[in-house]
Amino acid sequence: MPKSRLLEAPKSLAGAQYIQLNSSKSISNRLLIIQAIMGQLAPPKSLSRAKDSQSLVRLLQQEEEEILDAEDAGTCFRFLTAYLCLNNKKQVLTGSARMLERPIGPLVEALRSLGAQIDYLGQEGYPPLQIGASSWKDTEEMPSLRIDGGISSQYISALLLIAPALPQGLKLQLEGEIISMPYIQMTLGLMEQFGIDYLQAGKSFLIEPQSYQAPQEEFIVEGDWSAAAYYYALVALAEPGFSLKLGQLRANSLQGDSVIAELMQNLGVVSTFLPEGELELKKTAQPLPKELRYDCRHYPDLAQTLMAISAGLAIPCQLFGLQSLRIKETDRLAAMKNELEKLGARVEIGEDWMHIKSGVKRAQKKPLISSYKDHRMLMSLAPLSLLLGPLKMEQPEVVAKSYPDFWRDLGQLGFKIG
Ligand SMILES: O=C(O)C1=C[C@@H](OP(=O)(O)O)[C@@H](O)[C@H](O)C1
Ligand SMILES: C=C(OP(=O)(O)O)C(=O)O
Repeated sequence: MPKSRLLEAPKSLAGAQYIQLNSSKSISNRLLIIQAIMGQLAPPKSLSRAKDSQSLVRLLQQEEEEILDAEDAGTCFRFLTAYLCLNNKKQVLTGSARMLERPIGPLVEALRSLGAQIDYLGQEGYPPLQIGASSWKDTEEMPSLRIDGGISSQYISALLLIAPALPQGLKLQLEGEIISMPYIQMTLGLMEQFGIDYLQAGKSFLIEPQSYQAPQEEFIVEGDWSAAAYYYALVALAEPGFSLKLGQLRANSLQGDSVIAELMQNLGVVSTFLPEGELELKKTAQPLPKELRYDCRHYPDLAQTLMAISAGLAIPCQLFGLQSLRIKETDRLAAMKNELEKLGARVEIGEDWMHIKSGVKRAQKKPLISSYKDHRMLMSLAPLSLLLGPLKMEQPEVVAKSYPDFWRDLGQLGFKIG
């Protein structure tokens, strides 16, 4: 694989193209944990080709090994932290250099208070972890936990996924500001489809001990709406009249990122589910807004795409609720500021916000777009090549984390990747 690649957009995009999207990485990873709790280790046919999902298959199949390496996959690390506590075995769970900087403290604290045996092997509050045989608290009563809802919803999903398998079940109360709530609802929605009864009252959840049950019909993983967002960006930046079709998406989706369809309406992108089941995106000639505002608290994985779109359309944009971007594959807030500025935009950031003051500009000298080892950096910036001419991109292979066929699929639309 070359260290960098030149991405060249076609002179004009050919209309009515079709892209068959990859399955959702988030749904796939939950499904794998649920199936593993059910004692089933064969991956489902519709599983995502995302490297993170493929790694989780491998890790679950090797779950007896002493050292498990989740690399840079956040959901895998967090879900496995909880899942491995169900095994009565001493194991080390580690990850990439970046994973060792992503906090895990609130999840470890919660599991310890239930009786799990977890030690930090490096810095307190961060991976790697040593997980030992748990001695779940021997009480008649259902254990009750409080957990901060403002750092990562993955801790909460991890606890919910194992709750039915705990001897007394679990009562979970979220505290403070809640971020990424649709991912928590996705976890519960999927658990429900696998036969789990739960009670939810606002920020409190109650799950009795019970067994997961496979649904009557084979569960098919729907297409990935976070990946669909990159095509929304292309259509938003394209000439009026351009349209393309995306396959495998569901209108009534488990994924909160399906909100992209609504967010793109005022930028002239019309979404229509066709009778054959495909989603058609079409750019209309409607006038564009003078400014944009997005609260990304509940859809952090769309934030980089929204930033790239507004910088591409040169519409001043305020983005809020970005605190969790600081602790993802890279510090996405700082990384997007750097890269959009390389492309001529003016950008200001604070702890949890970004203000895009002016858009990207075509320049003679082409900067090298850095990947920060973050799949979403390159995928969100790639559509800008429509406006800016060829873009040189570092480490193109990073897209494999969630969408290994991204460059091939862009190729189908006439993009050249040299
Ligand atoms: O549960 C999930 O599948 C995810 C939750 C989100 O993380 P946070 O809850 O940490 O924001 C999201 O950014 C991540 O890509 C996937
Ligand atoms: C943040 C992401 O993944 P994770 O937290 O699972 O590494 C992502 O896919 O954008």
